[in-house]
Amino acid sequence: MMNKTRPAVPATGPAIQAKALTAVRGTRTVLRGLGFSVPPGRITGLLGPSGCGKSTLLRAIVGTQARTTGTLTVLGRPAGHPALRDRIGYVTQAPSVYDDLTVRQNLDYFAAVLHPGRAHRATRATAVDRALADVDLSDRADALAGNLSGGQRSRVSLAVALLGTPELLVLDEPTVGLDPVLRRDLWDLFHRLAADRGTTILVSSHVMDEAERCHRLLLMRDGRLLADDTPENLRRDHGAPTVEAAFLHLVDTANTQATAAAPAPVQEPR
Ligand SMILES: Nc1ncnc2c1ncn2[C@@H]1O[C@H](COP(=O)(O)OP(=O)(O)OP(=O)(O)O)[C@@H](O)[C@H]1O
Repeated sequence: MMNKTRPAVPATGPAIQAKALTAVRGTRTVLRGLGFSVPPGRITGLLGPSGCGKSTLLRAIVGTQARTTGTLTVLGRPAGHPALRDRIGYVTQAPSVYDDLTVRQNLDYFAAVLHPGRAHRATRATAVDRALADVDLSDRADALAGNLSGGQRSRVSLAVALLGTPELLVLDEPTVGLDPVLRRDLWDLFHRLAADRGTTILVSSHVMDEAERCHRLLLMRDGRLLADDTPENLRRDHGAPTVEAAFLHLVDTANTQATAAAPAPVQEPR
């Protein structure tokens, strides 16, 4: 059973709200005027093909993306505000763990950054044990991180993000490379975090079957939002058996509209 922590975000306000959000990387406009809101205490999936801008949007939300314009409010503050640092857990695609430390030493190190000083020794030990149990790595606590499988290493990264009991957990493709059993276990953990701790979870994926496990979905393509809805509504509105089929229907509709809106080709005189 998890420790119950009351969500710090009022249940009424959105955990994340974006208006006309745009981001430029290099010479490319990668996010194009996004507007959406993410409800607190729920799992929102950010889905779309590789390169559509998912990681860029997550980076904007955690405040590490330069050259953004528009409005982006996270837990009631502008994205990137220093007060948000210990309220958000962020797991990037590449696991950030020290290979020459054991799993527990990795967690002890990051716990010491979060809660420094002797006075917090007991808090750190409790947080580390709980994070290890959360990601089901208690029995590998003394293994060197460098000797773990890819899936185990990404679970250590997730455990690091859970150390501070974040109100918002931002996860960039956390299930890539995991076998079906581990994927299912991880999704069970996300649901327990949302239900028991009130954690808001924003999780990106390009695997459409994971969309069915989310409470809400943001479907992206080419830096734009194609949909912001529940899986049930998407399936119903598009008469589709799966979210994947609904997504494909949305893509086809967007393509048809783009073709119809394009100017007719000029006829060259013969
Ligand atoms: N540093 C950069 N400079 C210029 N363009 C970049 C840079 N990083 C990413 N891009 C471009 O921005 C676009 C969006 O990238 P992003 O990583 O956000 O996509 P993604 O949906 O997360 O993809 P994936 O699922 O493959 O991780 C891509 O077209 C990518 O080529």
